[in-house]
Amino acid sequence: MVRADRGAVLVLPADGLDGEHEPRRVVVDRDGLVAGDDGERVAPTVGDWLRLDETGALTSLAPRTTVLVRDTAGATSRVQALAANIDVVLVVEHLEPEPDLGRIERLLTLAWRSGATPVVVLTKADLVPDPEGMTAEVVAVALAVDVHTVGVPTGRGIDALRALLVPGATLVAVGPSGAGKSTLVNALAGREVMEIGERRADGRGRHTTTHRELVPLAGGAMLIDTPGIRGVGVVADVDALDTTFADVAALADACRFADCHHTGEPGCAIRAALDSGELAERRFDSWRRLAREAAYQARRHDARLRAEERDRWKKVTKEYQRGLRGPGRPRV
Ligand SMILES: Nc1nc2c(ncn2[C@@H]2O[C@H](COP(=O)(O)OP(=O)(O)OP(=O)(O)O)[C@@H](O)[C@H]2O)c(=O)[nH]1
Ligand SMILES: [Zn+2]
Repeated sequence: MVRADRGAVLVLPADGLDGEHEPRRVVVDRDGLVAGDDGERVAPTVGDWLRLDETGALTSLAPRTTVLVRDTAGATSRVQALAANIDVVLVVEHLEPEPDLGRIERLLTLAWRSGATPVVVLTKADLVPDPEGMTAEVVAVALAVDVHTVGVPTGRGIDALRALLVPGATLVAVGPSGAGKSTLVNALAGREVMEIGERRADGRGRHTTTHRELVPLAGGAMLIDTPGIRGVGVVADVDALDTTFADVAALADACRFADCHHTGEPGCAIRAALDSGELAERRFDSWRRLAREAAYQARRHDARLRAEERDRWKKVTKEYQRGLRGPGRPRV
């Protein structure tokens, strides 16, 4: 699937991902959902493989190898799939204005959670005097992740990134509005595939990308551009957090008490690391905030499961009582 399109999806055939084919419009059921192999109906997203019957009608959704999800705002614990079957998540952040390390950590957690490999791309290197120094700061918080520094006008770093575009690979770009995602997609595509935000006087881009779209690139790779994610609801699961913050997780493991809250308990390895400067307060706060969100989401998810369970029992009980009464049998 290439893109959603009001009650329908735009799709390309598996052998037509060379950028030469026009996507075809396929209508989706009114609820916008498609049955997966496990019988559950889900909303198809960009990057999904959809099966069609011989008449070209939509029949089912193939299992996803990876899926990038965001938390939707609101009381329910529904998550929204932003992209499916991706291999690499490009976490795009600008060097001008200064990169936001907390946002990079948040998006890395989102990326690890997807099952794909995160790669950080720092843009607008041509606009700052010391891109190397700034890159080093980001490398220090992006553990085990490749960090690329690019400047599109000068072409800096583009070839190194292009090495990720192996045939069959699907990449998705995430990052704040104006980070330069569309510009990057165009530079990698070697042609104008996405509209670029006009530059405003304050140096920030205008919000332009309004939809997610799969763009076939030359050489057989594909790229998904996402609209600027403002305060993206990260679905922070514990494993993804432990990967993004492997340093903090290792320290927490070394605390004397397994349930240490790191708020002054004796033998707290995190406190010791904060005091010695080995762990930055900023990084600790960033981890704690995401860990709280993860715990909150887990509780909300449990609450939803319980509510669904309750509804199921209500239904079963009602059917059972109706069965007892029998159809149209007079009550005695
Ligand atoms: N100097 C410089 N400007 C850049 C670079 N990359 C992007 N820009 C500019 O930054 C602005 C925003 O770029 P976009 O590519 O539209 O940003 P985006 O991340 O796609 O933004 P949304 O579509 O709103 O999510 C545009 O004016 C670009 O020309 C770069 O490497 N160097
Ligand atoms: Zn502790």
